[in-house]
Amino acid sequence: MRPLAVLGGTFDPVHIAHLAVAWEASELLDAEVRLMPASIPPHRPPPVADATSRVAMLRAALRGQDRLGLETRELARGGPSYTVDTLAELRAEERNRPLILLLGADAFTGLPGWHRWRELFEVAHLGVLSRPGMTHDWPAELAREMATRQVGDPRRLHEQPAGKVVELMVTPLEISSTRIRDLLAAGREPRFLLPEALFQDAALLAPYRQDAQAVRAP
Ligand SMILES: Nc1ncnc2c1ncn2[C@@H]1O[C@H](COP(=O)(O)OP(=O)(O)OP(=O)(O)O)[C@@H](O)[C@H]1O
Ligand SMILES: O=C(O)c1ccc[n+]([C@@H]2O[C@H](COP(=O)([O-])O)[C@@H](O)[C@H]2O)c1
Repeated sequence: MRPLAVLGGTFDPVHIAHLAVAWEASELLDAEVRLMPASIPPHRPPPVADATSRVAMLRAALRGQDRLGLETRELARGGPSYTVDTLAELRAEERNRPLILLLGADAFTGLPGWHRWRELFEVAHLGVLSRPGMTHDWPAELAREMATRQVGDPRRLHEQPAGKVVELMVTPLEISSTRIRDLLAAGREPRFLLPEALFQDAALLAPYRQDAQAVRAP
């Protein structure tokens, strides 16, 4: 059965590297891929843009293509968006379909700090996206999991519902939401680093503009 893969993130805002790596992952894995914004992302300060704004940006960014979808289930849930809870929900719906959690190499390195992280392997496979600046020198706990779970061929993830890890070597794009937020706050116009649709509606990027931040400040 064709796998379902989700790329969880804060998407504050979504940028072209998110889209490009998700697209490449869908090709490499031959999987349906959905971008999945966290309502309250664990382990980081609250996002600058609220969940409604981040979803509006994602909807605008995804318009005009049908390979990448949107998964909004974390927004409906209260409390921190723990990935293990989300994947358990998806697993209950998808039964034996292979599920794949996509995450950048930076996020993967931090996995041992996640809520009930070992249970993730029971409900999904992991697809680790290469990211510039990240060595693939995993912490010992992860290296131990990799020793038994890692496969080289992404298509091996079609063979069972969960439990494998694959590294996906995607085109290196040194773009981050942090950098984009800094540029916008400095009054810059980061065209071509963001999907063009985000510039077509001034309201979408307003949360990041310096004047908007000044208005919000106490
Ligand atoms: N340039 C990139 N290359 C590969 N993976 C990426 C890239 N940017 C983000 N990701 C991955 O996409 C997921 C969601 O990322 P997130 O929304 O945190 O974006 P970010 O650019 O890392 O944001 P921030 O700078 O705010 O931390 C994470 O798993 C992250 O590792
Ligand atoms: O479940 C957890 O404990 C957990 C801890 C940190 C991050 N996550 C998820 O990892 C994804 C990427 O997070 P971030 O902070 O890099 O945008 C996003 O879907 C988060 O909900 C999940």
